[in-house]
Amino acid sequence: MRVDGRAQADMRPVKITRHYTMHAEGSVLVEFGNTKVLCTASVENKVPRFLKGEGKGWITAEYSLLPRATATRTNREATKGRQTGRTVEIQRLIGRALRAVVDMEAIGERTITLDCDVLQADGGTRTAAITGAFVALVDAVDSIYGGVGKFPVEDFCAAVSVGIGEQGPITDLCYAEDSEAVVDMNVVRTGRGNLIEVQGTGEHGTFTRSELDTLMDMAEQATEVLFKAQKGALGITADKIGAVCNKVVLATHNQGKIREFKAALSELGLEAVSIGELCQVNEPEETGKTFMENALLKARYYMEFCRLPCLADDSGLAVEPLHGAPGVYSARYAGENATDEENNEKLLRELADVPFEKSKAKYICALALVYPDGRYMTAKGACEGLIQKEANGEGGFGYDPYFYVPELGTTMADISLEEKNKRSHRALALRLLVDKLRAEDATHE
Ligand SMILES: O=c1nc[nH]c2c1ncn2[C@H]1C[C@H](O)[C@@H](COP(=O)(O)OP(=O)(O)OP(=O)(O)O)O1
Ligand SMILES: [Mg+2]
Repeated sequence: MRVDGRAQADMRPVKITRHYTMHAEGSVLVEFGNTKVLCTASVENKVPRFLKGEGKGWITAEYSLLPRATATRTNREATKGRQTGRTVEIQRLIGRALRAVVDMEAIGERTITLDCDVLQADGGTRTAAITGAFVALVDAVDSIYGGVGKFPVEDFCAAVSVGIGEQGPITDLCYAEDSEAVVDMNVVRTGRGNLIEVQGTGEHGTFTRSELDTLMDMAEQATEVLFKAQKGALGITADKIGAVCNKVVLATHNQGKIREFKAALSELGLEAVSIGELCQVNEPEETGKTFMENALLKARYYMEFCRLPCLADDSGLAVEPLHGAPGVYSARYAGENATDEENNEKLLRELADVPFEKSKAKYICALALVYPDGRYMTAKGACEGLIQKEANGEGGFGYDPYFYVPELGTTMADISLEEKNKRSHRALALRLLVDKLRAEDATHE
């Protein structure tokens, strides 16, 4: 019989409370029975000197006991002016454990610091700290994740103590058990079942190989319980661990745009699916006053439907002698549901008295990428030309047959898709957006 009545292989009740404090990017209170540890994860956009310019990030941890976390008061290390060997050893263990499951390149040149402060100690503070800090880390990483590409946390990580007490092998030792244990062992394990660290010590005696095997089996069983608790706490965020999101949904029904986006994105290693291929959904009303308002409106509208990252494009033609018309009304210049032909006819009519050299025009594109959690990223691109009186070329779409680009000596419709994707307003905006995506700086709403 154990002091708290548990069976030998039982964990104490495990509780993981996310978003425990408000300021840190990740904040978790983890409880293993009476052991309570506050774990916060903080993101900073810098790395230690030895990593500068390497394109990699860093994860580090600090550990501390609050004075009355213990039965008798423990002095603050800050007052003493230095950390004990125990503190240094524990915080290094926490850092090592978490670094093992994170792709350092994928977090970019950032440092994530895990602060593990023990509010109440009743044995197993380091294993509780690792288990809770992992959840805080996932939240911190999610706060900088661009939503597309590899999620930097590749696997789960949890830790448990096991040992040999007077009744034999036991799991998750409380302080009373820990102080009397013959053998004391801490095991850090990944969700896929690999080991990150095993620290086993015969404190008051020795142990056999078969006892070690039993302890490892018990640690495996207990960490499975911990992974379940972490998953429960993380909810749908847990699905991102170890996942790669290469899919972007194109939030448009315009086949010309879809063609251009698919070609451009595949060159960047991203797979684009148009909303029409995913589900049947009507177009939203484009009530925005600017291209960007409309792009955001469309991306959000379609994202609500498919709950995937959605990329929307709002674009159009701004003609100088027409004071910027048709602008945001480009698609419905000749009226609701106007065809490209009808719009082009109206454009030529409006420009009837304007000579070619004076018919300066600009293609404008606003892009918005919106994530299911509300974050978004935007970019704009523009491309200059002149409106010619005769159609030329079979490619492109919309106003392309009349949009003359001086550097090309012909229209946007008279060039290949690859060529258009090198210089168009859409291609320029997309390049900017992908640069931002690589730097992972989505705006929080
Ligand atoms: O590269 C282009 N080459 C030719 N014409 C273009 C281009 N880019 C935009 N345009 C014209 C077509 C359309 O008349 C309007 C876009 O209106 P816009 O509302 O953004 O697109 P849309 O209604 O066709 O599709 P959706 O809203 O589902 O993305 O500007
Ligand atoms: Mg539209």
